[in-house]
Amino acid sequence: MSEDLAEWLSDSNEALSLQLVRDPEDEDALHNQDQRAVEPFHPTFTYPIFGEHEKIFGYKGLDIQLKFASGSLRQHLSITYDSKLNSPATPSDEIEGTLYKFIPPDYTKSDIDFKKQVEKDSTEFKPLGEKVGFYVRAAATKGKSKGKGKGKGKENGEELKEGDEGAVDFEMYKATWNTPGFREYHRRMQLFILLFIEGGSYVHEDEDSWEFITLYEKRKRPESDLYTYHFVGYVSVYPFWCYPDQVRLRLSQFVILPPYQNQGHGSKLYSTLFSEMLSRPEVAELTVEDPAEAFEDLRDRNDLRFLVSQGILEDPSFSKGIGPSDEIIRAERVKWESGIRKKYKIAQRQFDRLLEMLLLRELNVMNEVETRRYRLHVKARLYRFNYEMLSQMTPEERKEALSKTYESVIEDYERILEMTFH
Ligand SMILES: CC(=O)SCCNC(=O)CCNC(=O)[C@H](O)C(C)(C)COP(=O)(O)OP(=O)(O)OC[C@H]1O[C@@H](n2cnc3c(N)ncnc32)[C@H](O)[C@@H]1OP(=O)(O)O
Repeated sequence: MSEDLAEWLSDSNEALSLQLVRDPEDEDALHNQDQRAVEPFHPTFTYPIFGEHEKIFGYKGLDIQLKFASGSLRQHLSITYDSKLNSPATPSDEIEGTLYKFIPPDYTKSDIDFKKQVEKDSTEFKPLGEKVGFYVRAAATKGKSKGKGKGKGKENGEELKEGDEGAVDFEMYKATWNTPGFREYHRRMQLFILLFIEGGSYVHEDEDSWEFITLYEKRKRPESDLYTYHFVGYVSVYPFWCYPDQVRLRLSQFVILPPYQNQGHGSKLYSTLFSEMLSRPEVAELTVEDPAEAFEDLRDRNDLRFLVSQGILEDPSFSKGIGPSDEIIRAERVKWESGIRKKYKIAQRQFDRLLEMLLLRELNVMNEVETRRYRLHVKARLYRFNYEMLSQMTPEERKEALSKTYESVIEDYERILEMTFH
């Protein structure tokens, strides 16, 4: 492309901005770090919409604003620019027509209509489905802004209780296609999957069994009895048949919107999903489809804390039979692991990794025998897991490959343990 034409290219991730909008009365009640909830943010990915280069051609000063009423997620679209290239030889990209294929057609371009929608949200919008969990955080207060993490607030069970003055409740709701109105609602929220999950795609609405848990901030309007709900994120799972008469729940999509990230909401949503599935006798285990790295970390942290909270470290069988052992001890180990894994419904590979991390945490590195046993235990699993690739190598190559993999696995375990139990 010539230099002149390059001037007409915009980065679609920067050109597109998103915003969750709530009624001005509710917005005024937000202070300091809580204000992030209403500030504009950019998508991480736009390639599914604007193409793999994430560029839009034909505009200068392009600004695409897609606003969402923060509860109902009804949308307002505005496209502005300083100048548009008008040349039949090099036509400008169609923007609204392109976006149209990915959002429901009921969006508005009228500021007045959108304002009315936002007002209506305050009094009328309630999350769809059945409430499956909640937690409470302290609202940010007026005055100097506090740094990251300081607004963490108090968890449920400490000082703040649901509905307390100065508390913000976060609530989770479970829905399926059978939940009245949810299909339409999902069509408005699914855009976030394309914009924030690499390789994310829309689910097929004709697949009946999808289950969703949505997460909302619930705020009390100051000096009023009104509670308003604001979308934070959601998770989708799909049950697959699992022999002979159970289901394997596969977590497919998981998103917390950027204004709410790094505040522990992802962990709360995941642990609610986890306890919900533990309580369902028909669920055999929870698996995860193609997890992104940040999500893998979140899952590891939560699963590790869960196992520790269940007293696994105090279990006398926890470190028995690690490394080469005689057949009886080995069989006992396998039986113990299998029992615990099934009880907590954790997928096999994930469970193996979690146990290895906890064993590493408890390992006395000064004890050479113990350390060697641990190394052989991990390497044996890595060998099984990478069997196809390793079996084609010479014994020396295999030994080296296994050693390298082991080193990087241990490094990763140490990183995860550090952020989980620091
Ligand atoms: C199967 C799949 O769908 S994979 C795709 C996963 N989804 C995506 O990648 C979409 C985009 N990203 C996201 O939606 C989110 O960033 C997620 C889901 C990956 C993580 O959700 P979050 O709500 O940000 O996670 P959470 O806040 O629980 O933990 C993240 C960090 O916040 C920190 N944190 C946790 N609680 C708090 C708190 N109260 N205050 C401050 N920080 C906190 C954690 O220590 C963690 O830090 P670190 O991992 O940087 O060490």
